[in-house]
Amino acid sequence: MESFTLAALSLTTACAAALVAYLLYLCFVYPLRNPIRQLPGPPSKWFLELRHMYMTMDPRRSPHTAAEFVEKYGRNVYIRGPVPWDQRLFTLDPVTMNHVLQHTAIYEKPWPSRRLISGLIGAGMLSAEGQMHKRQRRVATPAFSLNEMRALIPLVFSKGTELQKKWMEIMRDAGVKPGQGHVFNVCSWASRATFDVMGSAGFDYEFNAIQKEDNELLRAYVDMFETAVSKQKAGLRSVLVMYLPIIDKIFPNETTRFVSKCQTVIERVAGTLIQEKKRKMADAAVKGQVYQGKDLLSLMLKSNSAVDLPPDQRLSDQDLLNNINTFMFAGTDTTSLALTWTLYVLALYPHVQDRLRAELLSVAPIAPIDTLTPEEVQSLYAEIAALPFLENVIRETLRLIPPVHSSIREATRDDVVPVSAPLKRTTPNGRVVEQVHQIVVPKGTFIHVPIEGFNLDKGLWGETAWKFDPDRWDNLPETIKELPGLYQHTLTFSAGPRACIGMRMSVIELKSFLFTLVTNFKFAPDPTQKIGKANVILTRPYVAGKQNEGSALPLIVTPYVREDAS
Ligand code: HEM
Repeated sequence: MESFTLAALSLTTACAAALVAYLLYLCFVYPLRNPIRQLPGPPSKWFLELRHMYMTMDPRRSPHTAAEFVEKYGRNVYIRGPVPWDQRLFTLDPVTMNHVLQHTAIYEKPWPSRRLISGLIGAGMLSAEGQMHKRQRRVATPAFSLNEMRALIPLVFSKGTELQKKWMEIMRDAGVKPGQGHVFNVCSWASRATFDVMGSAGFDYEFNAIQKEDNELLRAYVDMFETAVSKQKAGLRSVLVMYLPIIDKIFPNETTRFVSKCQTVIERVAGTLIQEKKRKMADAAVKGQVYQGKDLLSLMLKSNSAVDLPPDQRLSDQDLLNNINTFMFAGTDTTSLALTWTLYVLALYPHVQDRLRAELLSVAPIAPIDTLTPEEVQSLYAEIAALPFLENVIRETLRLIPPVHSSIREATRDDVVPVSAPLKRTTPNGRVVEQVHQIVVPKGTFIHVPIEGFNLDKGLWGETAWKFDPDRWDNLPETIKELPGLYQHTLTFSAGPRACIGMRMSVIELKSFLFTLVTNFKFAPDPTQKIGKANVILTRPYVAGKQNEGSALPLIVTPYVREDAS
């Protein structure tokens, strides 16, 4: 017994010693061996460095940081993550950025962010890597084709009309007189509308969120995203959990327990939906028919059972559930925030709003949208989609306030990264020692991809880069025409093989919702409220001083009566 206790004690001591040695290595030896440190960059503290994260991630500060970096240090900058071994390359160099985003076999999403996402919504497409990601993307891609996305148009219009009617009903109930406005938290309403679209389009499920917010599955998703993401508190515990996720398992806090409760509901309800859908497909097959479901889940099930898909490439039910969760997470708040911010800038720039309304009304049918046939709605959308000023307004808002503020990649092996112009290598005391034409990036280095920084770069977009100017799109500077990016030279939807799969869907939603809302309402800022921005995974609006109440954007909404209305 005594020898057993002694053996156990010495094993514990050995483990503790190994852990201490490893931590010392991580803190003192590993960081010094990373050549990234020789790139110019802001001064950093030795141990806990939170300032660099704040400077680069907080949207109130980040555009200034990016501009200062370019001026002081160039386009490739050394910054620090919170702990000494978290060494980062912050790049605003289009050549470097393109290399990183295109080489997905080398640059993966870092494990702390993958863990955060998969802990919330499972290992779906957003957090999977390697073969697993390829498999998921391959099965999902047909569901996002141009044709399938077009099929969503009548659904999106019907949700837009429902929202319009709901707002009118609320104003009637509140006794709002003709010509007067009413304050709506457009952020919350946009979110309800995009949840409804994603419920129907994603898995043929009616959340009915525009009408009420009490659906069990809706509450589970909304509460989970809000609690785990937008009400997340920064602090020592969050930093520790990021590097030592086991803390959350051993000492779950209120948030962890709440998220796990939401996940149980999602698994039960959404899991049943998957089984029901599979049953419907099997019933149709027995009758020699093909199930005609057009929602993303049905299309994924169809593509997952295609005869030419090798069995080892098929997704399990759990993978399907993870991807449904991923679409809910990646496809609702991103789009609703894009819509929210667009309505906000339209409220701030009434002349742009009037011009946009005039353009939209030029194609608006006299008959109410809900009396049109699906074919008539499709041809109306084709006209809306071709409107140049609407296109410019959307491009400009998505450039100026990209819902995804930034992203991170981690080098999974040593690499040499190209740069657009030679840069200076410095000694730790700032002395320039040589010009380098490429950067050696060792395995484990994080690359900070500043989506917003790139979209607002004055060196590329010109001196007016921080201003809202939809007309810039009619005359873009030569410097940006060659830029990487999926959507109009911006990084809003990222670029390369991990770029957003839902871009087409969100553009359809934005154009359709804007059409319905701007032709039926006028939007103005609420002078009693000051709006601020915060980056909590997504760039969200908050009422100043009330960030802990969750995202909000109150605007004064006044019904717009068309001159030709009888
Ligand atoms: C305005 C709306 C949207 C914006 C700004 C946006 C932006 C982005 C960005 C920047 C990424 C890359 C993230 C990274 O690399 O860290 C991404 C990925 C993704 N988005 Fe979107 N997104 C939007 C709408 C949607 C919609 C409607 C869906 C779908 C239902 C969707 C599904 C996804 C998925 C599944 C990924 C992961 C793709 C992969 O890794 O292969 N997104 N999105």
